[in-house]
Amino acid sequence: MQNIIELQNVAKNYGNTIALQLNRLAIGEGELYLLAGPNGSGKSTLLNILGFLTRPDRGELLFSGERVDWKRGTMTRLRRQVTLLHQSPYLFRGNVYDNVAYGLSLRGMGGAKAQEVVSETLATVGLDGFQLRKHTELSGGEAQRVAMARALALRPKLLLLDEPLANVDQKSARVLEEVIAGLPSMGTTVVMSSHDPQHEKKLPCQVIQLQGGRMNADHLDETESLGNLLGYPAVQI
Ligand SMILES: Nc1ncnc2c1ncn2[C@@H]1O[C@H](COP(=O)(O)OP(=O)(O)OP(=O)(O)O)[C@@H](O)[C@H]1O
Repeated sequence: MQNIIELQNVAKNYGNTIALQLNRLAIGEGELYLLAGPNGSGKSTLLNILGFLTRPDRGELLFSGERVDWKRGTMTRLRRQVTLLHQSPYLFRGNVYDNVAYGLSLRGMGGAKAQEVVSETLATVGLDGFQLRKHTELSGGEAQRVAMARALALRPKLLLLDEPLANVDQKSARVLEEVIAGLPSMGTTVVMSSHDPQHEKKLPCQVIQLQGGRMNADHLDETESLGNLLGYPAVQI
């Protein structure tokens, strides 16, 4: 299995707090990883590093085998391949179409092609027909699904999800779980943080367990790829 991203001897501190300290972490392409751990264990810090939003204090990152040099030109190119979705995503003013099409227009896609992509991605999250709905007329769960559609419209190679199911209603959670479970087979690698122990059982995932900024080595040799861990059957909706 090829690794989409690999961290080597990565550390991030905030003052005297060790937020993250990993010898090696390899994220295999086309896999779904669940990032588990208590509050403050380093999940968001890791997601921000994987999304190239936080530069670690030390260590190396390899993206599809390329050493990340943190130079502006390189990062613009690499960041286009990675999307991070937050727990409470910000929806722009305007309607659902504007929100999902926003990133596409930044990349020069408009007109019929953009309409097609927006329609497809909204259908994926069960919201086709919501294009003209104002952002103020959405439930929390629908807003999270729109944010997911906005992320998916960009066809990221690596999708990072920070507690995406924490504040959503049951129906939206089930839809999003099904979408997330299906992404690896569509070529998108997913790393998702969660506090919900059920996700480990419901999603076909490998688990990265963090504690105090370090990977829990009880069940995992940090020098090994996570590819050897057991997967679980896909969720049935
Ligand atoms: N910007 C910051 N400034 C200072 N300390 C920070 C900052 N960001 C994170 N930390 C600290 O780094 C550690 C890891 O935080 P992080 O947010 O990555 O954990 P987490 O597992 O995502 O927590 P939660 O589940 O509560 O979101 C914590 O001790 C936190 O207080």
